[in-house]
Amino acid sequence: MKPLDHELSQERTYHDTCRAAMASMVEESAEQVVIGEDVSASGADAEALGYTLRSRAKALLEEPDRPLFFGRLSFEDSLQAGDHRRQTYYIGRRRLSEHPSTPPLVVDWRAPVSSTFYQASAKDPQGVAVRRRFGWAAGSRGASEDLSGMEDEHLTAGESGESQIVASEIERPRVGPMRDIAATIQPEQDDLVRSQLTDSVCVQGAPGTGKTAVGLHRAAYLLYTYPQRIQRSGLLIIGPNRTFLKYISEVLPSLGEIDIRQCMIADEIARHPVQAQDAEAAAAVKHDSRMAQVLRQALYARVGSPSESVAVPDGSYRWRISVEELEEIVAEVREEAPLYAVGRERVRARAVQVLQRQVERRAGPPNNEWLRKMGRAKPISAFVDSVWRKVQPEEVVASVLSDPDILTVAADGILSADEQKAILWPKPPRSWKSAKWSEADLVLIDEVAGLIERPEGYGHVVVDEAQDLSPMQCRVIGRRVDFGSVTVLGDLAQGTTPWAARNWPEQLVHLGKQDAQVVPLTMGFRVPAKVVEFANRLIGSLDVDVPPSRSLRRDGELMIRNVPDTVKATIEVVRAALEGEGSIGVIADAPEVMSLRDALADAGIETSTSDDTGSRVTVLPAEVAKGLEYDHVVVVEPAAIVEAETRGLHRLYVVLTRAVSRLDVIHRRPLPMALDPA
Ligand SMILES: Nc1ncnc2c1ncn2[C@@H]1O[C@H](COP(=O)(O)OP(=O)(O)OP(=O)(O)O)[C@@H](O)[C@H]1O
Repeated sequence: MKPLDHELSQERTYHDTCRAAMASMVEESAEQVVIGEDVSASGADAEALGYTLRSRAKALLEEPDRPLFFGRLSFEDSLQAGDHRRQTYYIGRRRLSEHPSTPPLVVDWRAPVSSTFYQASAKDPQGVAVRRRFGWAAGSRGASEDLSGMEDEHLTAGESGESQIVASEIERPRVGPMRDIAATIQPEQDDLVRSQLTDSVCVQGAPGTGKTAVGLHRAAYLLYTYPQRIQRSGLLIIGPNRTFLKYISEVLPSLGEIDIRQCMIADEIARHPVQAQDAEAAAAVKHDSRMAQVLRQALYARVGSPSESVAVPDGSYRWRISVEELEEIVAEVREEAPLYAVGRERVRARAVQVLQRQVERRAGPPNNEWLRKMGRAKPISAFVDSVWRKVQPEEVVASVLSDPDILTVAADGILSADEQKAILWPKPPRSWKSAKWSEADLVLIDEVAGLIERPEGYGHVVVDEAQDLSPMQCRVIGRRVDFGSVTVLGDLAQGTTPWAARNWPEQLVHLGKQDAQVVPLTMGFRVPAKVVEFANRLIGSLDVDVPPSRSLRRDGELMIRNVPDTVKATIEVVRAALEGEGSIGVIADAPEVMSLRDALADAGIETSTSDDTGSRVTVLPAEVAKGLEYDHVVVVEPAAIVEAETRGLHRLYVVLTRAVSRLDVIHRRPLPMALDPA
């Protein structure tokens, strides 16, 4: 046996040991669920313990079969001391040990020591004598014989090279949903993944630089590193649409995290079904940050002024509060600008304080029972209801959208007459209870709800495609993470909504996180260099300031075909692509999608839609391509994609950058001018 074969065989044996440890961990965790339910002191304990144990058992059981480690670190001391075992760490997706009290067989990639695996280099070896990467057969389910290769870098000896294992992982053809990148996280990505829980960060990343991957790994890292704090306060991941959420849904479970809420912003504020659609002009105003001021004015316009004094019977006596005193109370509380619901209770408490001062002068300090009784007294409640009425957020929004008088007062000096006209309902409902709400209206309702009471918050929120959020949507997130931190992920060049951000500092202000650091990612892992160069021709026309990106991928092909019949050409290209490996995404302007699907079906080619991902070929409209990737992308008629919307060039930029190894552009009409190399 050659020395390397011998070592490979040793590593396979080690993997067998790990596999056995994993099997007994699964078995034990199932047993613990049963025991845990028996031994708890109370029902609540049993509930809490049972939940923890069941979650762990579930996570272990649901863990896909796959290699149990991908790397190994040997620290310098260990080699000198010949004590190989103590100072050598295998790195994998989860910690494995034969017994909770013995040193781990495999260390979790999120453990502090694992950072060295990602960060050490010949320049800064961080004490690492040898960094070993393991190569596994593609799609391995973790059989030890699938361990097919190893690469060692002798870092303290100054040896560090390009890793073939990393390169082939990056260049591997894509099929199916997104996968985790735990084995190949790059140093600049690792910095972001491991930043402190209290740090808010904003990642401006060119297409395919791993923003989404970084955000998901950061979520997993935070859960591992701050389990109690995160479990108490919650972690939320916000994505742009269902297709995207489905696409990323397997990454966290593959990292052992199954209990993280992943949703769209609309899900967080879904107090009512969306039953109306706004005209473009109305949506633009409703999503503008000035609406926050309008709504605040409208809500506080409901605070009334006292018209008569209050008399509170107390046995045979009557306490009295004068109109002036009541006016002062309301004015004071208004000035303090608390949450509306807090304000209401504060007004009540201040009125009781006035009574308290009176009783103190007459009969000495009252007891708590007396104070409570006064707080509940009918005349006091009637006064509170008259000046600081309980209100539903829907009622306030409906009044602003239906009543020109209310809107004029609330929007005075904030919205122009045309803007006010744009948002007024042409046919107001008879009552706010029967209103049909649009998507933007739900954002407005959430704004008012947030002015009334603080919504339940999260300790950390990861927001993907954040460039597309409107200022008002940013505020939805901001008020939920008032005391927490955010990971904001986006690319200004990919902003396609009418309100997309043009710079990050402003977007961060709307999110309430103006102190977040903006970090650029410019090394692309998806899009091959040739395709990046082609797509980058558009950057100059996108009116955003973003740093230029590079591609790690030297492979890849770009083909531009000017054809008389785009449908026919698409069938030919797809047929040829099916000869190779990987997923194929045919992307076109929405109205073309059905006919392309039919034509491909007539040609005997099975296709999926973006929602069901059953076959290798997916035909999808340009507007859902964001965040997704296909091994081979076929873009049909770019001119139509550009013309379809105001930010059509941004959309085309998104579409062109979905390709992992090959991009075919098929056009009959001239290509958009901006793609001209000149
Ligand atoms: N360190 C890495 N190792 C291997 N693959 C990586 C790495 N970083 C990113 N990738 C891969 O590159 C691709 C692009 O990553 P991701 O989707 O996170 O990028 P993105 O910046 O969100 O892209 P876009 O803005 O275009 O949606 C994915 O397939 C991802 O798995």
